[in-house]
Amino acid sequence: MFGRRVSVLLGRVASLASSPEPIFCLQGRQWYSSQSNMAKKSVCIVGSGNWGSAIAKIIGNSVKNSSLFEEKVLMWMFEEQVDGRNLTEIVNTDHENVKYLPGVKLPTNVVAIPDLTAACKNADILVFVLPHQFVDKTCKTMEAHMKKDAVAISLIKGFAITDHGIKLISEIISENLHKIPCAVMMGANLAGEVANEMFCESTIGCKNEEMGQMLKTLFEAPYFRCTVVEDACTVECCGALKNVVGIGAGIVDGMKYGDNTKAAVIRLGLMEMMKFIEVFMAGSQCKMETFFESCGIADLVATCHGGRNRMLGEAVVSSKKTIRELEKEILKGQSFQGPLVAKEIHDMLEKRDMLKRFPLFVAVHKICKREMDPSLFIDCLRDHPEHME
Ligand SMILES: NC(=O)c1ccc[n+]([C@@H]2O[C@H](COP(=O)([O-])OP(=O)(O)OC[C@H]3O[C@@H](n4cnc5c(N)ncnc54)[C@H](O)[C@@H]3O)[C@@H](O)[C@H]2O)c1
Ligand SMILES: O=P(O)(O)OC[C@H](O)CO
Repeated sequence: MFGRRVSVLLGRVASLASSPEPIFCLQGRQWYSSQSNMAKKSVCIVGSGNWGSAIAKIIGNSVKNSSLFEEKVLMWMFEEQVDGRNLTEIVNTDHENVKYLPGVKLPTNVVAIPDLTAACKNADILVFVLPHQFVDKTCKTMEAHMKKDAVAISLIKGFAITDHGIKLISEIISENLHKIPCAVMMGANLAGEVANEMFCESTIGCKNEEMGQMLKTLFEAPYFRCTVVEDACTVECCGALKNVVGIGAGIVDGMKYGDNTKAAVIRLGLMEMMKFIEVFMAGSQCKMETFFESCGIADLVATCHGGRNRMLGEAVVSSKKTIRELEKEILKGQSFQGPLVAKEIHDMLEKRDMLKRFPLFVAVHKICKREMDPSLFIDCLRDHPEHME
């Protein structure tokens, strides 16, 4: 498997160096450790919400005393006022994102910056972590100001929508930004738990082995272990699609069904995820084993038990409010990604006359749109295609 090959490679490369840090040489780019007198690489985090702040804590600590990465990490923050103060000023003086990740101290080498072009200008590694609806505009602002030989990684769990249907966020980033390579990282990673250093795993999907290993070095912590796989497309699709299943799990909770029902929703959701990737990402050569990485079943389980999308599903049953109203009320500025992904999938399936093949995804969309009563959710699953095969 690719993951194992990468570990072997890392061992080999590391053993060539006199220091414990490996040497990286990305194709066409000069990426070495400082032992070979190359400049250290500078990291910019594009986004600063709940997950953005948790990952800033990991990266901020990981780059300290590194021979590969610059110690100062810039974090672009969509500026807003909290109690009459700019959020960037609060983060830079109190070292806490009081709005999106309260109660967690960020390393002092993470510097919040409200100007996106200044934030990305000198970055060699761009870490994208913001709600997916803002990606396009964000990239367009960055494009003329960034280094053309930077590399990117997307932590964003969503799809982009184009005239031709849905598209991967990593592709949008790459296409908008000088075709730079864009890896992904997805996994069972509820931000609050990660920020409190509770052990978990994540999956880096990267087509270039050395870039994947470089990113693993950047992201890993004793409580945050990463595996690297080549099948980046499946990793990314799992991250987007599990949000929809999470809402379904919440509807089951809201309807007071039991654990068997929730397990059935998780299984049927997984089957729809696998079918979706098989049908729509056929060219990507997705691998079954990727579903057994953290980005697959593990993230589905975490989201269906502790995620914000699950909370939304539960709230949709007990309240008549719109999704936007519930988002404001429950998340206070954070964002549910599931309803948007469900709409994107629904619209694409409708155009292709394939709604019947994905009854769970479709029902979640209709319930979020208030076109269907949540009490009908389970009825939509009784004659699931999985039961007909
Ligand atoms: N929160 C988690 O537990 C978690 C874990 C893993 C992955 N993710 C994924 O990470 C991505 C980002 O999620 P998050 O939790 O960091 O964000 P979030 O849900 O906390 O979203 C709020 C962020 O959006 C920003 N924002 C608001 N309006 C904006 C605009 N017009 N332009 C740009 N930014 C704007 C806010 O400033 C804030 O930083 C999502 O795709 C999510 O699915 C989240
Ligand atoms: O809180 P959710 O539902 O957005 O899920 C968060 C993470 O993606 C879980 O891995």
